[in-house]
Amino acid sequence: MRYLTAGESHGPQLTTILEGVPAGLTLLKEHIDEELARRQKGYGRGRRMQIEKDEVNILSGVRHGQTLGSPITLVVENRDWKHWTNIMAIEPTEEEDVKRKVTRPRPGHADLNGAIKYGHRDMRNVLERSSARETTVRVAAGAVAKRILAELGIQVAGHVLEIGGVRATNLAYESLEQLRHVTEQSPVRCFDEEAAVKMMEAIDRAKENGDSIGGIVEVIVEGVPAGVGSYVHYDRKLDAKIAAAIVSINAFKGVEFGIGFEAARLPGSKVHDEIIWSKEEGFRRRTNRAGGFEGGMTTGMPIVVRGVMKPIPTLYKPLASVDIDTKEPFAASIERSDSCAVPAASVVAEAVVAWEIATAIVDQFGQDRMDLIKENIENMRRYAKEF
Ligand SMILES: Cc1cc2nc3c(=O)[nH]c(=O)nc-3n(C[C@H](O)[C@H](O)[C@H](O)COP(=O)(O)O)c2cc1C
Ligand SMILES: C=C(O[C@@H]1CC(C(=O)O)=C[C@@H](OP(=O)(O)O)[C@H]1O)C(=O)O
Repeated sequence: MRYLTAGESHGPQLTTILEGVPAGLTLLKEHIDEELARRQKGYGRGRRMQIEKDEVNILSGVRHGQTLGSPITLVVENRDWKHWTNIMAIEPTEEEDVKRKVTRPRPGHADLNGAIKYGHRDMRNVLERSSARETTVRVAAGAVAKRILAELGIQVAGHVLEIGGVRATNLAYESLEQLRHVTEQSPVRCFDEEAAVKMMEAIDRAKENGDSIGGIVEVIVEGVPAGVGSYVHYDRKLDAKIAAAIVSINAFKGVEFGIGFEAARLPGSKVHDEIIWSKEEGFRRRTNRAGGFEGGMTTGMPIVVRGVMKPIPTLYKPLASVDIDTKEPFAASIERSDSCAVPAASVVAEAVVAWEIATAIVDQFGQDRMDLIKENIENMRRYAKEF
């Protein structure tokens, strides 16, 4: 499976085309809208989220609630477009519009590098596309991937581990279902209620100071059989694909699996997962420090992947920059921005991880029909257990 996205942050709509989604998958508008709504929530977001009410329009590839095997086109409208129609449509020649030309690059954004790369003197041409508004349709694509995984008995859950240095310590959830249930009620999508309160205080403080804060999100996937992905070639390693997908999310700067960077500080005896066997379950690991991957393939243990989000770059407290036309230094002032988007980004992280895993499974277990993929994955599970 593969997908493309298109659209600008303040243009009329965002579009994604999903190619290679198997036929015979039950897919309703509600499945996608539910995920879009989850991405819009979260303490610390700015005024834009009060304007948008993201909703999908399924334009191709689905009939009577079933996928056809043909490309699926999904569209989400930008409600804010109506406020930006002139700015987006008219060339900045008239006096009023010249004022709206963006010549002041914001530190931490794609503005300056994008302008140099594509030769744009109006950096609106860069920021419109580099904006995380694009993650809306990535979440829509992820919702389709989650439908595939759900039919194969695979669950995905994401949550917030850390915001502004406040770390969740109570992670004693009994199941992914419980983790999901509790985090859905939390304004910061955090399982640890005490930490969640402190996270919200940290967001309030950052906002009062005109600053922004980042954090860490975690995605867990259960039910993937051993042997998905491959060790035979670098571009077939599934952990590498997931790592790329996480770092591709706007503002994500790092990724780790299982104990992650902690592995650098520990001896091998405290890093590797010992292998055990029982007649009932077949091969298992005593621990899951590897986070579900060895040799670019799944181990059959839960996949545990974390991503680091930097603080939002647009600050009410201005940062120094230089105008690209006048070369004068200036201190950026802004009209609106999120102060923390880590909770929303945890939903995006779920989506991109779900997409990579669903793609690997569809590629490996038969590509065209859900019923055949289901049969093949069941056979693989049985085979692995009896191995
Ligand atoms: C869900 C989400 C919301 C975001 N909201 C904002 C925002 O309101 N203001 C902002 O300056 N950056 C925001 N960002 C981050 C920028 O899009 C990102 O930092 C920028 O495009 C530069 O890319 P890079 O940080 O990946 O290098 C958001 C990111 C995500 C994932
Ligand atoms: C629109 C979304 O996020 C936007 C991401 C974003 C950025 O620079 O990345 C900047 C803000 O947009 P605006 O400049 O219109 O206020 C966020 O609201 C969204 O998540 O749907």
